[in-house]
Amino acid sequence: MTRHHSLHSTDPLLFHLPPHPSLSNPLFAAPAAEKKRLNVRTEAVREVTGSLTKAQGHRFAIVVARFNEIVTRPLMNGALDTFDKYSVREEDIDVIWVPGAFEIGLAAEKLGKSGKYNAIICIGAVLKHFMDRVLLNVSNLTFCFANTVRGDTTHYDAVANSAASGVLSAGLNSGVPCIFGVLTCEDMDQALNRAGGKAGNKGSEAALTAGVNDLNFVLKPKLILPFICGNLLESNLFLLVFLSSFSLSEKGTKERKINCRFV
Ligand SMILES: Nc1c(NC[C@H](O)[C@H](O)[C@H](O)CO)[nH]c(=O)[nH]c1=O
Ligand SMILES: CC(=O)[C@@H](O)COP(=O)(O)O
Repeated sequence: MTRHHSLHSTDPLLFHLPPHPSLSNPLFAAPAAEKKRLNVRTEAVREVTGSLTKAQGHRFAIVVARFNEIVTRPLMNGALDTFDKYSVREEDIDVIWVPGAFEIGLAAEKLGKSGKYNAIICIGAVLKHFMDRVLLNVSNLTFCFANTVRGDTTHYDAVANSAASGVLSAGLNSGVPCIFGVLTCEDMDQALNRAGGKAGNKGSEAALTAGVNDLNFVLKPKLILPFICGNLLESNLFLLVFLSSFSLSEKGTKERKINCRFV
């Protein structure tokens, strides 16, 4: 089936390049200035569409920050659900926990450079206003209130910016797509809304982006080799990752707890 739509479509279907435009098309032959004046987009623009069905057999790592786990765990589950939806096998996904968003970049870069993954999904939640507990003693009774407070310092900005540049560097340095699924929110309300609430699940979106990015690996052989060879090359066989200490999550995906120490 042929569909033309952008890379950011939420419904990516079979990877497809439209046929190269025919020179017999008068619009294609028209000078660029004329096309601009007419405000038309001709077939000269090639649109690339993606197929997450091609993600089968490809390997993904999810780096997830333990900090604000009440937010990051549903984000991670959103990513796992999306992979599941697109038939990525659980044994092809590794989940790596790091202490906070600040540590994500380091982990992502190491994983990217390992050459074992087609894409790394980075998940975290950095909150400007965080929940604080206020203990109130009345007579012999202690009351505990959850209070939202703004940090006194610029800690939020430092962590949020470091997480963003860390993930960017990880992708650039490793050459493996590192997807930015780190929430940078005003408060917990905003964060929970983006972790399966009113504003969707950004972890799920990150997994979708990873799948579409991953298609870069599929595109190359298809451009230069016949279809059948392309398909053969697409079934990349990646070595299983041997993880020293992992536990099983609810979904059976391997989770590994690390503290920024990598093999
Ligand atoms: N404030 C937040 C943090 N802070 C912790 C840092 O990420 C880091 O673990 C620590 O500074 C040690 O290097 N982490 C988050 O993920 N979210 C925050 O809101
Ligand atoms: C978790 C935080 O963001 C917090 O530790 C920062 O608070 P502060 O700026 O008052 O040190």
